Amino acid sequence: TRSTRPQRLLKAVQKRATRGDPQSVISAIDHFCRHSEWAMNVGDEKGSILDSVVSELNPEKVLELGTYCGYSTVRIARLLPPGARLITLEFNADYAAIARQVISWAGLEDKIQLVEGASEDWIPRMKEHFGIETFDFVFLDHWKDRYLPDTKLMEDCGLLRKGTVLLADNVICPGVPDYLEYVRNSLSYKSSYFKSHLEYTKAEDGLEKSVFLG
Ligand SMILES: O=C(NC/C=C/[C@H]1O[C@@H](n2ccc(=O)cc2)[C@H](O)[C@@H]1O)c1cc([N+](=O)[O-])cc(O)c1O
Ligand SMILES: [Mg+2]
Repeated sequence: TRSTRPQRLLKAVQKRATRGDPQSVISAIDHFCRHSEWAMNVGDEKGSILDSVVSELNPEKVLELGTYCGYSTVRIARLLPPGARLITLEFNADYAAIARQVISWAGLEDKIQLVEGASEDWIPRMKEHFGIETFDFVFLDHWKDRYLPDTKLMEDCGLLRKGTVLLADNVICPGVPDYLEYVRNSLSYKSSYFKSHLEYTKAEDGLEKSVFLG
C-alpha cells in the first residue's frame, strides 16, 4: 500500500539530513514541504519566531502539545540548555513512531520525552508521573479546539507559574478564536501577537505569546 506523508517526510530526512545535526533535519523537512509535499509543521518563518522566544526564555521545563513529525520538537530541543527537558504529547501512534525517528536522527533523544496519548489525560498526570512542578514554556500546536480547555486544565493542575510563557501556533489559520479571546481578555495573561504566514504559504497566520501572571 502507498506510504503515508509522514513516512515520506522521514525518508527525506534520512536522505538529506546528517545524523546528529538538528539544523540539517529542520532544513530537510522544510525543503520537503516546500518542494515535495506541504505538511503542518510550524515551518521556517514561524519557526524563527519560535526560536527567538525559546532562546530569550532559556526554559528548563518545556511542554509541547502536538508532536506530529517532531519538527518543532527538534526546533525547540536544539536550543535548550544542558539538563533542560522537553515533554511532547502525541495522540496518533503512527505520527509518534515517525517523530521518534526524526528526533533520533537529530540526536536529541536525551532532551525529549515523547508521550503517546491525549493531552487531557496526561496534563493531570504531569506532576506524579514526570515529577514536574511547573512548566517554564508551553508550545500549543495540537487540535485547535483543545487549546482553550487544555490551558484551563494546566491552570487548574497548577502547572503554570508566574512568568510561564504559552506560545500558540495557528491563531489566524486555521484559527483558535475562543483561545485568543481568553488569553487576550483574561487578567491572568499578558498576551501579544506575532504576525507571520501559514507554513510554506503566503496566507496570513501568526503566533500568540501569552505570559501567565499567576
Ligand atoms: O490542524 C492542525 N494541527 C493539528 C495538529 C494535531 C497534532 O496534535 C496531535 N495531538 C496530540 C495530543 C492530543 O491530545 C491531540 C492531538 C495530533 O495527533 C496531531 O499530530 C494544523 C492545520 C494547519 N492547516 O493549515 O490546516 C496548519 C497547522 O500549523 C496546524 O497545526
Ligand atoms: Mg500548527
